[in-house]
Amino acid sequence: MTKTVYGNTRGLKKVDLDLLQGIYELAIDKNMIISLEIAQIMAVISSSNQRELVVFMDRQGRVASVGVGDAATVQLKAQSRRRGEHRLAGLRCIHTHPSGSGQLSAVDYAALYDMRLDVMVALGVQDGKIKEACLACLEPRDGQLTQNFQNFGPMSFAQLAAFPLTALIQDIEDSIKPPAAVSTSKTRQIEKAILVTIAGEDTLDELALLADTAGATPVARVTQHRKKPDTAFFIGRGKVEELALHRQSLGAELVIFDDELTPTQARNLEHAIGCRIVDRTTLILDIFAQRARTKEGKLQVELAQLRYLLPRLTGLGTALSRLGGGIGTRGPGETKLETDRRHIRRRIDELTNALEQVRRHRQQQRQNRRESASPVVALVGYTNAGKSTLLNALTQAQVYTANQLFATLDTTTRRLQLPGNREVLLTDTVGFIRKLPHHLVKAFRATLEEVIEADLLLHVVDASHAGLAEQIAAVEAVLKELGVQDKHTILVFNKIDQPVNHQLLEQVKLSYHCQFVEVSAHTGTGLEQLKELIAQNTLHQQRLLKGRLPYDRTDLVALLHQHGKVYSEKYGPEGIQVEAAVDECYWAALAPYLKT
Ligand SMILES: Nc1nc2c(ncn2[C@@H]2O[C@H](COP(=O)(O)OP(=O)(O)OP(=O)(O)O)[C@@H](O)[C@H]2O)c(=O)[nH]1
Ligand SMILES: [Mg+2]
Repeated sequence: MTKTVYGNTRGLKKVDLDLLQGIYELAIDKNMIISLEIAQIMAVISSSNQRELVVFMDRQGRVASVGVGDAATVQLKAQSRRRGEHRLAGLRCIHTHPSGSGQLSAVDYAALYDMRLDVMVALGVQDGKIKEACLACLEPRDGQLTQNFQNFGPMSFAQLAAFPLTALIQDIEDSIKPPAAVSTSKTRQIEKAILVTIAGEDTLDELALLADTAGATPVARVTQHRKKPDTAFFIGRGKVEELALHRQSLGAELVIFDDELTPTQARNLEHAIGCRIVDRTTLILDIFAQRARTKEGKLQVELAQLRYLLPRLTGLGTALSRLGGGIGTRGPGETKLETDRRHIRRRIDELTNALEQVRRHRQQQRQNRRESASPVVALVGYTNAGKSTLLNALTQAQVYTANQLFATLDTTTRRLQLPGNREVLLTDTVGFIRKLPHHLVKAFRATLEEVIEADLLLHVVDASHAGLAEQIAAVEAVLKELGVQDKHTILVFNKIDQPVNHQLLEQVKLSYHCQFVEVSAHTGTGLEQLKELIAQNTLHQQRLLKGRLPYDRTDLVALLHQHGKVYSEKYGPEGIQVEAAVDECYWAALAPYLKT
């Protein structure tokens, strides 16, 4: 049996750590909640260090784990739902509050429910002494374990020591009905979520879509207009209390914020609201994790998730969220995310190396393509704008498309025939979104290099979307982050078959100084015009050549006619004088006959 003292033990004296480790050896009477000896060790170390301490014990009176931090912060490998969510775990948690108060906090209740503990006990300690104790347990409703609790205390330690624990557990277990037979098909757990923003209410429409994509059902929306987020709680403190009550009454398991939260904000909120807090970045990363299919995609998502998670690990947030699974805890392909710091660091190194190899391989592929081939045109745009549908319509590719966010995570490239015997390579890639997590952009660099190295970008816009101007701006922001804001771009207004706000569309067109075209990937409207524009805009790849070709190289004349544009062609005594524009890839063959 391991004797690890879990949680953040930094700053504890060796003697204290030894004492804590020693707790593992102390057996107690199994009918007692905790022995005086263990409680005293906890009280002394907790109050002298002003840190919470936690001990988990099983029903035989054995110490299952000891940790620094509260119930949720401590690694709970042994404790997590080992007997399923419809039964009690057979473990109790006793922890200290160095504030002296034995009152249980929202986070204590959340841990009690999430881990289905037998009981949760808080010891209020001060000056090395136990001041009071409070105890809570789950109170089944209709035979099910729900977030309803029974409370006992505050009481003295003597009262706690005499508490009829076995009878209480028996009572609870007697009133739990065995769960109804569950259907064998694997149904995804739907979580009820409250959405929160400090910007306009309309930003929550998109957050609701994201939540839905990730497998949560939004049950309420909370808006608080603020210029700047509160440093401690992101929203105002009064609003936090309101939210905590609201959450309880709705029975929501999750609160989702439409912004990135700092580790401190996430921790404070979790404490105050007593449920899992997920921010926009975690949500998007979670969707990517569920969607990643290819090896490369999976590597990239995992890397982004771990980089985001690492600085947040000290927060109890992540620990709490790890207890029950759900959004923010999933890695690519149904696996759980690693939560051990050292392992994370090692895994980040492994992933970075693996991705560097992918990147080199792709670079080589691109190099090969360049040597033989045509200009590369990349489809970029907001998620769900219709990029993949457009690729399919233009090239008869069979890329997956769907009315959902982030349908595409991988790159697909197809040949596209253009008027005038020209050909380009058209690449579809991952869609962008407002506030696309920085870590994700960084991790997806290998995939997005297709965009970085493209000769022309087609920025696909959903013309029927009310927020089209914001969506264009968001895409531009990501392009800037990739350093390609100055790349030649055509705005492609797609879904023109849908009702469109023409006034808005005209305004948008006026504010961008680039070429644009209106199309419908569904009906085919405007696709010929789009191809024409692509042809014109990749023509700069062609160079105007002047030279004299010998009569035994009429094959080169034929090549110019077939692949380029011939401006003049004069047959003289010494050869054929030509002026033509032709793609880069043919220059080498023509070089010996060119005038410089
Ligand atoms: N009405 C209409 N719907 C379209 C058109 N083009 C695409 N759609 C629909 O828009 C939805 C999104 O299309 P996708 O091609 O998957 O969009 P995407 O830009 O590739 O999205 P991501 O891969 O998620 O970034 C699908 O339901 C398409 O059927 C169009 O021209 N008209
Ligand atoms: Mg797509």
